[in-house]
Amino acid sequence: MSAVIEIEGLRKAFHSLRRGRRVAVDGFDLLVESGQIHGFLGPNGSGKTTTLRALLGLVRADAGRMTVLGRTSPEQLPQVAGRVGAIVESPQFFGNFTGHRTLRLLARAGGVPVARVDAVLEQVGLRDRGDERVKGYSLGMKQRLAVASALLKDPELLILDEPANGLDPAGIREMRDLMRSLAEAGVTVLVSSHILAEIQLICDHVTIISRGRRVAAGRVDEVLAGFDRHELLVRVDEPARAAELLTAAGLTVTGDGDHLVVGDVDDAATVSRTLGEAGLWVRELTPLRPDLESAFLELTGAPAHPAVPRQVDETVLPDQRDREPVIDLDAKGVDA
Ligand SMILES: Nc1ncnc2c1ncn2[C@@H]1O[C@H](COP(=O)(O)OP(=O)(O)OP(=O)(O)O)[C@@H](O)[C@H]1O
Repeated sequence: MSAVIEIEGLRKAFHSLRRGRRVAVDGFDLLVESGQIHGFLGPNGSGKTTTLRALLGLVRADAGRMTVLGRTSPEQLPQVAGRVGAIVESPQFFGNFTGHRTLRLLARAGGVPVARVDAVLEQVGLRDRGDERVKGYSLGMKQRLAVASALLKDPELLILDEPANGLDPAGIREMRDLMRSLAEAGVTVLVSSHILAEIQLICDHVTIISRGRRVAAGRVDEVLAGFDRHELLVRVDEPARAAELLTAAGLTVTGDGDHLVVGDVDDAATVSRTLGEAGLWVRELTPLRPDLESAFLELTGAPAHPAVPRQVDETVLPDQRDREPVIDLDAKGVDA
Protein backbone atom coordinates (compact mmCIF):
# COMPACT_ATOMS: atom_id res chain seq x y z
CA MET A 1 0.00 0.00 0.00
CA SER A 2 1.35 3.40 -0.87
CA ALA A 3 0.96 6.59 1.11
CA VAL A 4 -1.62 8.89 -0.40
CA ILE A 5 -1.40 11.53 2.34
CA GLU A 6 1.52 11.96 4.72
CA ILE A 7 1.68 14.68 7.34
CA GLU A 8 4.53 14.94 9.81
CA GLY A 9 4.86 17.49 12.58
CA LEU A 10 2.28 19.93 11.24
CA ARG A 11 2.01 23.15 13.23
CA LYS A 12 -0.27 26.08 12.69
CA ALA A 13 -1.02 28.99 15.01
CA PHE A 14 -3.50 31.79 14.45
CA HIS A 15 -3.14 35.26 15.84
CA SER A 16 -6.35 36.97 16.87
CA LEU A 17 -6.68 40.54 18.09
CA ARG A 18 -8.56 39.61 21.24
CA ARG A 19 -7.05 36.33 22.36
CA GLY A 20 -3.57 36.62 20.95
CA ARG A 21 -1.79 33.58 19.57
CA ARG A 22 -3.69 30.31 19.44
CA VAL A 23 -2.08 27.05 18.40
CA ALA A 24 -4.62 25.17 16.27
CA VAL A 25 -2.41 22.26 15.22
CA ASP A 26 0.61 21.24 17.23
CA GLY A 27 3.03 18.68 15.78
CA PHE A 28 0.30 16.61 14.14
CA ASP A 29 0.98 13.43 12.10
CA LEU A 30 -1.33 11.66 9.66
CA LEU A 31 -0.84 8.75 7.27
CA VAL A 32 -3.51 7.76 4.77
CA GLU A 33 -2.72 4.83 2.48
CA SER A 34 -4.28 4.04 -0.87
CA GLY A 35 -7.66 2.35 -0.78
CA GLN A 36 -8.47 3.42 2.77
CA ILE A 37 -11.64 5.10 3.92
CA HIS A 38 -9.91 7.03 6.63
CA GLY A 39 -11.88 8.78 9.37
CA PHE A 40 -10.41 11.95 10.83
CA LEU A 41 -12.02 12.47 14.21
CA GLY A 42 -11.74 15.15 16.83
CA PRO A 43 -13.85 17.31 19.09
CA ASN A 44 -15.00 20.77 18.16
CA GLY A 45 -12.03 23.06 17.54
CA SER A 46 -9.41 20.29 17.76
CA GLY A 47 -7.76 21.27 14.47
CA LYS A 48 -9.36 19.05 11.79
CA THR A 49 -10.32 21.80 9.37
CA THR A 50 -7.05 23.66 9.88
CA THR A 51 -5.15 20.45 9.07
CA LEU A 52 -7.13 19.86 5.88
CA ARG A 53 -6.79 23.50 4.84
CA ALA A 54 -3.04 23.39 5.40
CA LEU A 55 -2.77 20.13 3.46
CA LEU A 56 -4.57 21.68 0.51
CA GLY A 57 -2.56 24.88 0.60
CA LEU A 58 -5.52 26.99 1.73
CA VAL A 59 -3.67 28.18 4.80
CA ARG A 60 0.09 28.33 5.30
CA ALA A 61 1.55 25.93 7.84
CA ASP A 62 4.13 27.20 10.33
CA ALA A 63 6.05 23.92 10.33
CA GLY A 64 5.76 20.32 9.17
CA ARG A 65 6.13 18.14 6.11
CA MET A 66 3.15 17.19 3.99
CA THR A 67 2.74 15.12 0.85
CA VAL A 68 -0.31 14.37 -1.28
CA LEU A 69 -0.04 11.52 -3.81
CA GLY A 70 3.72 11.61 -3.38
CA ARG A 71 4.13 15.37 -4.01
CA THR A 72 5.07 17.92 -1.38
CA SER A 73 2.31 20.22 -0.29
CA PRO A 74 1.81 23.03 -0.99
CA GLU A 75 4.76 23.50 -3.39
CA GLN A 76 4.04 20.59 -5.77
CA LEU A 77 0.29 20.46 -5.19
CA PRO A 78 -0.54 21.81 -8.67
CA GLN A 79 1.07 18.65 -10.12
CA VAL A 80 -1.56 16.44 -8.47
CA ALA A 81 -4.48 18.86 -8.09
CA GLY A 82 -6.29 17.17 -10.98
CA ARG A 83 -6.26 13.86 -9.09
CA VAL A 84 -7.65 15.22 -5.81
CA GLY A 85 -11.28 16.16 -5.06
CA ALA A 86 -11.91 18.08 -1.85
CA ILE A 87 -14.76 19.74 -0.05
CA VAL A 88 -13.25 21.66 2.80
CA GLU A 89 -14.59 25.13 2.31
CA SER A 90 -18.38 24.87 1.93
CA PRO A 91 -19.13 25.34 -1.75
CA GLN A 92 -21.72 27.97 -2.64
CA PHE A 93 -24.44 27.02 -5.10
CA PHE A 94 -26.93 29.24 -6.90
CA GLY A 95 -30.38 28.15 -5.78
CA ASN A 96 -31.94 29.01 -9.12
CA PHE A 97 -29.62 26.76 -11.10
CA THR A 98 -30.42 23.11 -11.54
CA GLY A 99 -27.96 20.54 -10.25
CA HIS A 100 -27.10 19.66 -13.83
CA ARG A 101 -26.40 23.27 -14.82
CA THR A 102 -24.32 23.82 -11.67
CA LEU A 103 -22.11 20.88 -12.53
CA ARG A 104 -21.89 21.84 -16.20
CA LEU A 105 -20.55 25.25 -15.18
CA LEU A 106 -18.06 23.72 -12.79
CA ALA A 107 -16.97 21.17 -15.39
CA ARG A 108 -16.28 23.90 -17.96
CA ALA A 109 -14.46 26.02 -15.40
CA GLY A 110 -12.30 23.05 -14.40
CA GLY A 111 -11.58 21.92 -17.97
CA VAL A 112 -13.44 18.66 -17.40
CA PRO A 113 -15.48 17.13 -20.27
CA VAL A 114 -19.14 18.04 -19.75
CA ALA A 115 -19.97 14.39 -20.37
CA ARG A 116 -18.70 13.72 -16.81
CA VAL A 117 -21.73 15.57 -15.40
CA ASP A 118 -24.18 12.74 -16.04
CA ALA A 119 -21.69 10.23 -14.70
CA VAL A 120 -21.20 12.04 -11.38
CA LEU A 121 -24.92 12.73 -10.96
CA GLU A 122 -25.46 9.01 -11.38
CA GLN A 123 -22.61 8.25 -8.94
CA VAL A 124 -24.11 10.38 -6.15
CA GLY A 125 -27.65 9.18 -6.83
CA LEU A 126 -28.97 12.48 -8.21
CA ARG A 127 -29.48 11.41 -11.81
CA ASP A 128 -33.25 11.73 -11.64
CA ARG A 129 -33.12 15.04 -9.78
CA GLY A 130 -30.46 16.78 -11.85
CA ASP A 131 -33.01 18.94 -13.68
CA GLU A 132 -34.48 20.37 -10.48
CA ARG A 133 -33.37 23.67 -9.00
CA VAL A 134 -30.86 23.43 -6.19
CA LYS A 135 -33.02 25.55 -3.89
CA GLY A 136 -35.54 22.72 -3.85
CA TYR A 137 -32.92 20.16 -2.79
CA SER A 138 -32.82 18.72 0.70
CA LEU A 139 -29.63 19.26 2.71
CA GLY A 140 -28.57 15.68 1.92
CA MET A 141 -29.04 16.30 -1.80
CA LYS A 142 -26.99 19.51 -1.57
CA GLN A 143 -24.22 17.63 0.19
CA ARG A 144 -24.33 15.01 -2.54
CA LEU A 145 -24.18 17.73 -5.19
CA ALA A 146 -21.09 19.06 -3.43
CA VAL A 147 -19.54 15.59 -3.54
CA ALA A 148 -20.52 15.34 -7.22
CA SER A 149 -18.63 18.58 -7.90
CA ALA A 150 -15.55 17.11 -6.22
CA LEU A 151 -15.91 13.95 -8.33
CA LEU A 152 -15.99 15.75 -11.67
CA LYS A 153 -12.23 15.31 -12.04
CA ASP A 154 -12.58 11.56 -11.39
CA PRO A 155 -10.18 11.92 -8.44
CA GLU A 156 -8.05 9.19 -6.90
CA LEU A 157 -8.30 10.94 -3.54
CA LEU A 158 -11.39 12.53 -2.05
CA ILE A 159 -11.14 14.75 1.03
CA LEU A 160 -14.41 15.59 2.76
CA ASP A 161 -14.73 17.84 5.80
CA GLU A 162 -17.78 16.86 7.86
CA PRO A 163 -19.88 15.56 4.94
CA ALA A 164 -22.60 14.24 7.23
CA ASN A 165 -22.89 17.41 9.28
CA GLY A 166 -26.48 18.51 9.73
CA LEU A 167 -27.89 15.50 7.88
CA ASP A 168 -30.80 13.47 9.17
CA PRO A 169 -30.33 9.71 9.60
CA ALA A 170 -31.54 9.02 6.06
CA GLY A 171 -29.09 11.60 4.67
CA ILE A 172 -26.26 10.11 6.70
CA ARG A 173 -27.11 6.67 5.35
CA GLU A 174 -27.05 7.98 1.78
CA MET A 175 -23.68 9.64 2.39
CA ARG A 176 -22.35 6.43 3.88
CA ASP A 177 -23.50 4.36 0.89
CA LEU A 178 -21.95 6.92 -1.42
CA MET A 179 -18.57 6.75 0.33
CA ARG A 180 -18.65 2.98 0.29
CA SER A 181 -19.35 2.88 -3.42
CA LEU A 182 -16.51 5.35 -4.02
CA ALA A 183 -14.15 3.17 -2.05
CA GLU A 184 -15.28 0.15 -4.06
CA ALA A 185 -14.47 2.11 -7.19
CA GLY A 186 -10.91 2.48 -5.87
CA VAL A 187 -11.06 6.06 -4.54
CA THR A 188 -9.13 6.75 -1.33
CA VAL A 189 -11.33 8.79 1.02
CA LEU A 190 -10.33 10.98 3.97
CA VAL A 191 -13.41 12.07 5.85
CA SER A 192 -13.44 14.31 8.90
CA SER A 193 -16.33 13.94 11.26
CA HIS A 194 -17.54 13.98 14.79
CA ILE A 195 -20.35 11.49 14.11
CA LEU A 196 -18.54 8.57 15.64
CA ALA A 197 -21.05 5.84 15.04
CA GLU A 198 -20.99 6.69 11.35
CA ILE A 199 -17.21 6.74 11.19
CA GLN A 200 -17.22 3.34 12.86
CA LEU A 201 -19.56 2.02 10.18
CA ILE A 202 -17.94 3.67 7.19
CA CYS A 203 -14.22 3.84 7.86
CA ASP A 204 -11.61 1.12 8.01
CA HIS A 205 -8.93 3.40 9.46
CA VAL A 206 -9.10 6.30 11.83
CA THR A 207 -6.92 9.10 13.19
CA ILE A 208 -8.10 10.92 16.28
CA ILE A 209 -6.94 14.47 16.98
CA SER A 210 -7.27 16.31 20.27
CA ARG A 211 -6.03 19.84 20.92
CA GLY A 212 -4.07 19.82 17.69
CA ARG A 213 -2.25 16.54 18.38
CA ARG A 214 -2.75 12.97 17.21
CA VAL A 215 -3.95 10.84 20.10
CA ALA A 216 -4.73 7.60 18.24
CA ALA A 217 -4.34 6.17 14.76
CA GLY A 218 -4.73 2.83 13.04
CA ARG A 219 -7.33 0.35 11.91
CA VAL A 220 -10.66 1.08 13.58
CA ASP A 221 -10.78 -2.40 15.17
CA GLU A 222 -7.20 -2.07 16.47
CA VAL A 223 -7.84 1.36 17.98
CA LEU A 224 -10.97 -0.03 19.62
CA ALA A 225 -9.18 -3.13 20.89
CA GLY A 226 -7.06 -0.84 23.06
CA PHE A 227 -10.23 0.11 24.87
CA ASP A 228 -11.61 -3.37 25.41
CA ARG A 229 -12.28 -3.66 29.13
CA HIS A 230 -13.39 -7.30 28.76
CA GLU A 231 -16.80 -6.43 30.13
CA LEU A 232 -19.91 -8.55 30.06
CA LEU A 233 -23.51 -7.50 30.44
CA VAL A 234 -25.21 -10.02 32.71
CA ARG A 235 -28.95 -10.39 33.27
CA VAL A 236 -29.91 -12.60 36.15
CA ASP A 237 -32.64 -12.96 38.77
CA GLU A 238 -31.57 -11.49 42.13
CA PRO A 239 -28.91 -9.12 40.68
CA ALA A 240 -27.89 -7.85 44.14
CA ARG A 241 -27.02 -11.37 45.30
CA ALA A 242 -25.34 -12.12 41.99
CA ALA A 243 -23.21 -8.98 42.38
CA GLU A 244 -22.04 -10.13 45.82
CA LEU A 245 -21.11 -13.56 44.52
CA LEU A 246 -19.21 -12.19 41.50
CA THR A 247 -17.39 -9.59 43.62
CA ALA A 248 -16.40 -12.36 46.06
CA ALA A 249 -15.04 -14.26 43.04
CA GLY A 250 -12.70 -11.32 42.36
CA LEU A 251 -14.60 -9.66 39.50
CA THR A 252 -15.50 -5.97 39.20
CA VAL A 253 -19.25 -5.49 39.18
CA THR A 254 -21.24 -2.36 38.37
CA GLY A 255 -24.74 -1.67 37.09
CA ASP A 256 -28.11 -1.46 38.62
CA GLY A 257 -31.67 -2.46 37.95
CA ASP A 258 -32.08 -5.71 36.13
CA HIS A 259 -28.57 -6.03 34.74
CA LEU A 260 -24.96 -6.05 35.89
CA VAL A 261 -21.81 -5.06 34.07
CA VAL A 262 -18.98 -7.39 35.02
CA GLY A 263 -15.46 -6.24 34.18
CA ASP A 264 -12.02 -7.83 33.75
CA VAL A 265 -13.54 -11.12 32.66
CA ASP A 266 -11.16 -13.37 30.75
CA ASP A 267 -13.60 -16.22 30.42
CA ALA A 268 -17.40 -15.81 30.39
CA ALA A 269 -17.70 -19.31 31.91
CA THR A 270 -16.37 -17.88 35.20
CA VAL A 271 -19.53 -15.80 35.48
CA SER A 272 -22.03 -18.51 34.54
CA ARG A 273 -20.27 -21.10 36.74
CA THR A 274 -20.07 -18.80 39.79
CA LEU A 275 -23.75 -17.93 39.53
CA GLY A 276 -24.91 -21.38 38.50
CA GLU A 277 -23.19 -23.00 41.50
CA ALA A 278 -25.21 -20.67 43.74
CA GLY A 279 -28.44 -21.63 41.97
CA LEU A 280 -28.72 -18.37 40.00
CA TRP A 281 -29.39 -18.87 36.30
CA VAL A 282 -28.01 -16.40 33.83
CA ARG A 283 -30.63 -15.13 31.38
CA GLU A 284 -28.24 -13.05 29.25
CA LEU A 285 -24.47 -12.85 28.94
CA THR A 286 -23.33 -10.36 26.32
CA PRO A 287 -19.76 -9.12 25.72
CA LEU A 288 -19.67 -5.31 25.72
CA ARG A 289 -17.51 -4.22 22.82
CA PRO A 290 -15.92 -0.77 23.05
CA ASP A 291 -17.25 1.72 20.57
CA LEU A 292 -15.58 4.72 19.03
CA GLU A 293 -17.73 7.01 21.15
CA SER A 294 -16.24 5.77 24.42
CA ALA A 295 -12.70 5.55 23.00
CA PHE A 296 -13.03 9.10 21.76
CA LEU A 297 -14.29 10.31 25.13
CA GLU A 298 -11.40 8.65 26.91
CA LEU A 299 -8.77 9.94 24.47
CA THR A 300 -9.94 13.49 24.08
CA GLY A 301 -11.70 14.10 27.38
CA ALA A 302 -14.60 15.51 25.38
CA PRO A 303 -17.83 14.01 24.18
CA ALA A 304 -18.46 14.18 20.45
CA HIS A 305 -20.16 17.50 20.01
CA PRO A 306 -23.68 17.53 18.67
CA ALA A 307 -24.10 18.02 14.95
CA VAL A 308 -23.93 21.66 13.93
CA PRO A 309 -26.13 22.03 10.91
CA ARG A 310 -24.03 23.41 8.11
CA GLN A 311 -25.43 23.74 4.66
CA VAL A 312 -23.30 23.55 1.61
CA ASP A 313 -24.94 26.60 0.10
CA GLU A 314 -24.86 28.81 3.17
CA THR A 315 -24.09 32.39 2.33
CA VAL A 316 -21.77 32.70 5.31
CA LEU A 317 -18.50 30.82 5.01
CA PRO A 318 -17.57 28.79 8.12
CA ASP A 319 -14.56 30.99 8.76
CA GLN A 320 -16.73 34.07 9.02
CA ARG A 321 -18.95 32.61 11.71
CA ASP A 322 -18.22 32.78 15.40
CA ARG A 323 -14.68 33.90 14.82
CA GLU A 324 -12.86 36.92 16.08
CA PRO A 325 -11.12 39.31 13.73
CA VAL A 326 -7.99 37.59 12.52
CA ILE A 327 -4.69 39.01 11.43
CA ASP A 328 -4.19 37.30 8.13
CA LEU A 329 -0.59 36.24 8.49
CA ASP A 330 -0.56 34.60 5.10
CA ALA A 331 -1.58 37.73 3.28
CA LYS A 332 1.05 39.73 5.11
CA GLY A 333 3.73 37.11 4.75
CA VAL A 334 4.45 37.18 8.50
CA ASP A 335 5.48 34.05 10.34
CA ALA A 336 3.23 33.02 13.20
N1 LIG B 1 -9.13 31.47 10.66
C1 LIG B 1 -8.98 31.30 11.97
N2 LIG B 1 -8.71 32.32 12.79
C2 LIG B 1 -8.52 32.17 14.12
N3 LIG B 1 -8.62 31.00 14.75
C3 LIG B 1 -8.90 29.92 14.00
C4 LIG B 1 -9.09 30.01 12.57
N4 LIG B 1 -9.34 28.78 12.10
C5 LIG B 1 -9.30 27.95 13.17
N5 LIG B 1 -9.04 28.65 14.30
C6 LIG B 1 -8.93 28.09 15.66
O1 LIG B 1 -8.10 26.95 15.59
C7 LIG B 1 -8.61 25.90 16.41
C8 LIG B 1 -8.89 24.69 15.54
O2 LIG B 1 -9.99 24.97 14.69
P1 LIG B 1 -10.46 24.00 13.52
O3 LIG B 1 -11.56 24.71 12.76
O4 LIG B 1 -9.30 23.51 12.78
O5 LIG B 1 -11.07 22.81 14.37
P2 LIG B 1 -12.03 21.62 13.92
O6 LIG B 1 -11.48 20.41 14.57
O7 LIG B 1 -12.18 21.61 12.44
O8 LIG B 1 -13.38 22.03 14.60
P3 LIG B 1 -14.91 21.80 14.12
O9 LIG B 1 -15.23 20.37 14.38
O10 LIG B 1 -15.66 22.74 15.00
O11 LIG B 1 -14.99 22.18 12.66
C9 LIG B 1 -9.84 26.47 17.09
O12 LIG B 1 -9.44 26.97 18.35
C10 LIG B 1 -10.26 27.59 16.17
O13 LIG B 1 -10.96 28.60 16.89
